[in-house]
Amino acid sequence: MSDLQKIPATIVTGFLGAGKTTLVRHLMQHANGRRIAIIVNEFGSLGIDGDTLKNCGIPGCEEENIVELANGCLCCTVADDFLPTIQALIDRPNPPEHILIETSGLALPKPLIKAFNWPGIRSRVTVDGVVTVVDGPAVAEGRFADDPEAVAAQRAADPSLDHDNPLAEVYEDQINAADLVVVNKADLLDAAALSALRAQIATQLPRAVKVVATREGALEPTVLLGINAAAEDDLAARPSHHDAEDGAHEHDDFDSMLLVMPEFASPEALMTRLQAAAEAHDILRLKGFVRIAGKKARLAVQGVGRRFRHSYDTDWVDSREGHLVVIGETHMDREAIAKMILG
Ligand SMILES: Nc1nc2c(ncn2[C@@H]2O[C@H](COP(=O)(O)OP(=O)(O)OP(=O)(O)O)[C@@H](O)[C@H]2O)c(=O)[nH]1
Repeated sequence: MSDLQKIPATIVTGFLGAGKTTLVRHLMQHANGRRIAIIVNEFGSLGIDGDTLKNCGIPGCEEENIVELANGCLCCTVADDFLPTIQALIDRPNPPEHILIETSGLALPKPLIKAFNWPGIRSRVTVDGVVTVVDGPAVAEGRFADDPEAVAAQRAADPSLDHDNPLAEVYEDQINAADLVVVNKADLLDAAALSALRAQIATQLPRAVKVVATREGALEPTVLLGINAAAEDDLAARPSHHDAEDGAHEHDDFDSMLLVMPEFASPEALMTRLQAAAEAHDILRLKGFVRIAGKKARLAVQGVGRRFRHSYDTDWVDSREGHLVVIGETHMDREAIAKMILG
């Protein structure tokens, strides 16, 4: 089968909360009837992203077009989860015209790109492009940078050490794999900061790759799809911190917990607690759905670092309880965070 007949797949990667789901949603909204299947993967056992997409009401986001892999990071479960999933998609009587894969924010893209070389997959699907979504203000604030003094001290003890900041390693692997970098949340940066950030990212990229800035992931499908990269043929150009271990790695720098949420009197009562917890603790990501007294609809809550958003979405089904997923580094104080949120 020639490349022209292979089904193109786009990998959307980027750190926790960068705006991957927002970008996928915008893309689906502008898909113009193109048959796109979505595979969505999350760190943490609750499928919030899949749920958000299935309930967004956009044509194409119906349940049968969205496959959730909510059990660990795609990069570590490629053989068990990803390969059978993509195989099933391409074996459908009416296979998708394009496949979108949204990785978890902690996933390293390279093992996933490699999977497209597996027999049975290689001849039928190709990686059209790796789109790396970057949280503009978070990078500009130095969230993914090392503390030079801490690195020097740790290197003295262990010369093989790369980074003192585990976020830096994931971020660099995601940038290194990119065929297109999307600097998202441009609304939170002024023109000078944005242009400095673009220059900084250009120096970090291992090869010439287009960098585009946007807000709310609002890019035309023509920018995101049809890159024609065949990334699976081009692995050497995408260096990873885990190349020496042949992709093997742990996610033990990060931790997640699931909180069963009581009903809150108002969104404000909830947000006050969440904001206080985020100020006091280094929470990387917080998301879920919470019950608000007197409301039929569930309150969708999204937190990235200290920034929060909330809005009502679909009605609760039966008497289901609210849940929040909290993701942080391994040393996060689970008990103290839970106490601040739950009271
Ligand atoms: N201010 C601002 N917020 C944004 C923008 N794009 C997305 N967000 C918000 O950022 C939060 C995270 O967005 P998501 O799209 O869920 O991010 P994600 O990368 O899918 O998150 P994970 O799957 O948890 O890694 C949400 O509250 C979004 O509404 C943007 O351009 N500007």
